[in-house]
Amino acid sequence: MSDAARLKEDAARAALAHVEGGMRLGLGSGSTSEAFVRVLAEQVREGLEIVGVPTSERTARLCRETGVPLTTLDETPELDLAIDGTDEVDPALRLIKGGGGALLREKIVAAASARMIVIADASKQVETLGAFPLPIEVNGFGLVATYLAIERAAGLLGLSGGLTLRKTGEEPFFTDGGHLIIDASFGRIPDPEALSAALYAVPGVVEHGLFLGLATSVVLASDTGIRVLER
Ligand SMILES: O=C[C@H](O)[C@H](O)[C@H](O)COP(=O)(O)O
Repeated sequence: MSDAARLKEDAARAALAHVEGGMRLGLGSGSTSEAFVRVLAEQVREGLEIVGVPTSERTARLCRETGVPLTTLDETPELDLAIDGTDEVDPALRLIKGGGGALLREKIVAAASARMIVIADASKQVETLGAFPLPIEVNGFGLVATYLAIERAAGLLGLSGGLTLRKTGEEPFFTDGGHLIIDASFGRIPDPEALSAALYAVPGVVEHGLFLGLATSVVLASDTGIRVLER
């Protein structure tokens, strides 16, 4: 196992300590969340009874392969705990997520959960969000108008930078919801709340990767051990 994979598994195992029998779990997406699904599956095989709502088709597939019982958010609209990875986390536990394109379902699931534990290796910790390009999920209709509106909205906050349509090879990347992703390289985002509100005001924006006020704790794994940040 690579060092990076080992740290992801360390964080996943530390989060597992917060899972109790009978819990309704939100299951995140991305490589760290997949490490969590695998360690959760071990416990399920040992008799732990939980149900999970997956935040992507990929996580759903992994759960089916490893035997983690699934439900849907329609069947189980209130969850006890969401466990998910992140692309960045700042000292106020604000996040940038969506590097894998799962931000919309991840945010719906996090908002439906009483608590959200974020798992990551310590390299994801930053002083100010924004080195990681902010994923913005948009409707395909009127894409150029949406680009321009995002540029204008960000510009009013003094933010500028490249907006790039995410692609898989030569083709646009489509999310599980059938939308597109614009990755916005704004650089430092000093006021994530203001940017969030400005982006929500753009009609073509479906969701964005700023997760504000959702994470209740963050488990960070490094070579020196596990550190937990609480809100
Ligand atoms: O859309 C993807 C998710 O927000 C992931 O949780 C995030 O990109 C972190 O992924 P990873 O654990 O692979 O670094």
